Amino acid sequence: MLNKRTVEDLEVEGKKVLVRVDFNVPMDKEGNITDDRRIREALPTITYLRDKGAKVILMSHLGRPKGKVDPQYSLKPVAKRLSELLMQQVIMSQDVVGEDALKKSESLKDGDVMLIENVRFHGEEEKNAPEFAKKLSSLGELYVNDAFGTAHRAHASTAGVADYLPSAVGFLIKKELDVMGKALSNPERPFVAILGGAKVSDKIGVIENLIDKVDALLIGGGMAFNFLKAMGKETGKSILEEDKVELASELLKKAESKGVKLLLPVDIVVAKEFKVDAEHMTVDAGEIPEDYMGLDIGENTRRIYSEIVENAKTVVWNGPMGVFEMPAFSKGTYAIAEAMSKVNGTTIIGGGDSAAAVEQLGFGDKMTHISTGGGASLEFLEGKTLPGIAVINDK
Ligand SMILES: Nc1ncnc2c1ncn2[C@@H]1O[C@H](COP(=O)(O)OP(=O)(O)OP(=O)(O)O)[C@@H](O)[C@H]1O
Ligand SMILES: O=C(O)[C@H](O)COP(=O)(O)O
Repeated sequence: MLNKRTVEDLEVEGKKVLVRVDFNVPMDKEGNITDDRRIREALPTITYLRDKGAKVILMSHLGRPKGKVDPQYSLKPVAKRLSELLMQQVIMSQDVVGEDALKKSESLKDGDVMLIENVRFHGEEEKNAPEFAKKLSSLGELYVNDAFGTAHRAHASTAGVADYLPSAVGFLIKKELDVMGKALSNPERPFVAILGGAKVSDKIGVIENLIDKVDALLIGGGMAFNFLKAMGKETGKSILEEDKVELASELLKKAESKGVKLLLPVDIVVAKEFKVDAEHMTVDAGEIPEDYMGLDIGENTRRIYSEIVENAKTVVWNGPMGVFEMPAFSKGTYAIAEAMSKVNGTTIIGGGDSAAAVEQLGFGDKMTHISTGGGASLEFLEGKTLPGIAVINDK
């Protein structure tokens, strides 16, 4: 159980509450928000504080503007979307800790909601500079962190401010930790993890941490080729991190010694080129021709993986099974999403590309939990302490 104070432990009425949210949402070139899930997921904390009569001051980053003011990364479109969702005008300040932010925060009325500009317009944010954290903290009287997506960063707005204000976590962080924490520490079994995506190096920590906990680990995506190579199979032109093959071999041995089923694809959809309309065929996993690359798991693998997933009680998934952005190579990812939608138990999507894939394929509302964290959920699944949560006052 989470041993941190939550918003409900704070006396917020009439107080200026500084809330770190993760409004780092995808936008198109015209500045239209293409997926507002992170904004919607922050609403429970915002509306709770507003309805309790707090003066809500929100802060977030957007993109990576490298410590400079850059209009392309302004949070203005977010303020607009948030106003629509709250059905209330969100007050937006032109700066972060400047005169405008200070003046507007001072004149807030109970129940008002304000958003300051992108905290990453200041280089001190990512450096977690104490002076900057102090200035940010001076905007509020209490600090709430609800930015799960950025909880793995020790920045001024995610960690530094907690040195100056009484603190608590918001409902989103609480939900993320409750659901994922329970799955890891006390899962209903069978507990199955599915890992895919491009690079095995990103997921080594996750595999190592999960190997001790799961009943089966299903590997797909680009990272599968490291394991196939480690078993002495030919992988043709498939993506491969040569320096990680040895490690893949060690992980295979570890799984075997622990009696954990670590499954690899038995067949692969291969193509000569990395292209939407590339000609493709399915081959046995050990028989990828020299001039072909593997871009998805094959039909037999889809069947085997789906059956294991459907019979599980807890499933955690991170990383697509193939190049799901191209329809010809999205069947593996689709099969996993579909199998998960049939699970009679807990299904968790660990953010990032897999979350996007599940939404895109239309299975979003069939999952128990889709994390709002990409990097953050990976670090959580690795068993790491997230700095943005560690700094919050204990209960
Ligand atoms: N066989 C493959 N060959 C090349 N690329 C692949 C293959 N399988 C999957 N991918 C690519 O992997 C990418 C996703 O990998 P990544 O490791 O970033 O996943 P993720 O962990 O879900 O995302 P994030 O890092 O955002 O959390 C996708 O763009 C997909 O096209
Ligand atoms: O999208 C994310 O993963 C978070 O908002 C963190 O962003 P960052 O990787 O730029 O720190």
